[in-house]
Amino acid sequence: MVAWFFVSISISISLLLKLIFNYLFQTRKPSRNLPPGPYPLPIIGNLYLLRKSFNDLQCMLQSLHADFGPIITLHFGSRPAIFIADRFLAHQALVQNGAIFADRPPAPALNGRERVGITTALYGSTWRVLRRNLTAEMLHSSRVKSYSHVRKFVLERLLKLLKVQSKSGDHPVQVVEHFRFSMYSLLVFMCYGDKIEENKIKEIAEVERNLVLSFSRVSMISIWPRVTKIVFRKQLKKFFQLQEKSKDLVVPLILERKKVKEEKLSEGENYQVNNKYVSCYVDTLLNLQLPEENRNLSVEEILGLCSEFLNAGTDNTSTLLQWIMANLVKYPYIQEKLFVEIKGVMGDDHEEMVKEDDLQKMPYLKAVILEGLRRHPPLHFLIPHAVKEDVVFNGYLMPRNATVNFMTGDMRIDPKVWEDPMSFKPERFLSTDHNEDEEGFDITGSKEIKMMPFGAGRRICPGYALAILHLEYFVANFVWNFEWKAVDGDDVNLEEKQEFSVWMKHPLQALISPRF
Ligand code: HEM
Repeated sequence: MVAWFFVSISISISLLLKLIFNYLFQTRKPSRNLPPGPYPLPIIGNLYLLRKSFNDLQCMLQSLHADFGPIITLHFGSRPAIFIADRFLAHQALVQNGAIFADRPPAPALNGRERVGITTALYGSTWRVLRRNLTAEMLHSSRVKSYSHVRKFVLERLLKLLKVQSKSGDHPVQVVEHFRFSMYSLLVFMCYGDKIEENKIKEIAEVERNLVLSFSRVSMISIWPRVTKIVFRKQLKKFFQLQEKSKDLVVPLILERKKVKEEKLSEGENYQVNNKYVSCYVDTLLNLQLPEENRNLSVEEILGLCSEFLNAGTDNTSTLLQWIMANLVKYPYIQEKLFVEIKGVMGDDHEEMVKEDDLQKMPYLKAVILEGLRRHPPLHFLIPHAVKEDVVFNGYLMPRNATVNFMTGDMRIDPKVWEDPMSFKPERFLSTDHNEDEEGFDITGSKEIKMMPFGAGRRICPGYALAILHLEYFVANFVWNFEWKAVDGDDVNLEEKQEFSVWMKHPLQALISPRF
């Protein structure tokens, strides 16, 4: 009896020691042949790492990659999170094995119902229909062209405002909120039609922004839904209240378009002519049928897709616009070179606006925008991907329940591809090194990934061409209309801060003086 007691005690002690030993020393051993990573603590996994700020998190991931290699695993709750830092592996996954890596992890169903969205949709027929609708009906070049009057209107309004502000002489102008509101307005017109008043846009923008902020606070719910729903109940309540507010504001706009659609159907061709009708995103969604369920979208689902359209396109484009202008202020010789190029195209006409058609004649402008996208990509990680089935990739298991994350922020500064990668040098995009063919630099990464600010493969950002058009059009007109200078004695501080995208920690302030 005594002997058995000692045997069982020694077995328990040796098991305990083995556990401690595993935790302390076997940190490099992958489980189930997952990619390697730091050993997860019982229950919480590597969740403790999330207490760090975004910048710390990125540095921490970089040092883990240095220790464990280009693919690593962390454990957040019950879900392994895999991080891929190497551009060749990213190409192999997203482009060569595009269909396998095109899924998304399930989105948290906050009020018991999943939201319909392109970004969150699983890789399947609903995603295909929604994405095809957006790309063919809204982002196709002919449709984008039909909104040129809206871009001109929004830009003119912004230039007027900047002109008024520049009259205050040596008083610096803070531009970021103007950029954000302009980008938002552009997308609101494309989404709900071009007759929405400015005050209404401001109201929608404020509610939507709070909604996104509030969502980011409750998004932890996907980690342990049962527990976190209780812990975050107050935040959830606030989130649902905001959702109701957004419905009150936006549903009438959707119903108005529905009414117009019915009138249009009864009047036929005449309606188009009499009302100078340009269709909007809501119109395309009202016409859409979900294939598997054989039904149209509900008003609530349309509202969700519209929010996605507005939010996906506003923050990323406006933050990038600010980064590019900041670099033009910091490096006046780049601004001057760009101005000279624009002047060459505009001639001596002294027209106030650079037209969209003129942009095609400005290679240096394109190089400035590409360098902005490389040096300051608004997202340093793609939206998490997932695989539909367990697969073996590069010798490791990619389990179905894992999130697969691509560290785009690291790929665009690979010194093997980019000489002096931390400098802002648009000229690098004029050299033959990075112009793969007569089309110039391939931003889609289809042949090779050198940077991927918009992702690559099947889930690549469908709005990339629109975003580039907005950036080119606004930057060209800002430089053509004003000279942008740093505040006296002030260097432009390019420190980063993570919000939904990577923002300037110290928003750009500039002295602007009209050129005409
Ligand atoms: C500078 C501006 C923009 C940047 C840097 C950007 C970047 C991105 C990135 C990195 C992704 C994730 C790709 C992936 O997960 O593999 C994405 C997805 C997406 N973007 Fe953009 N984007 C921009 C502008 C826009 C605009 C203007 C729109 C629409 C009007 C848009 C709509 C979307 C949508 C719907 C998705 C989800 C695609 C899917 O899951 O199939 N984006 N974007």
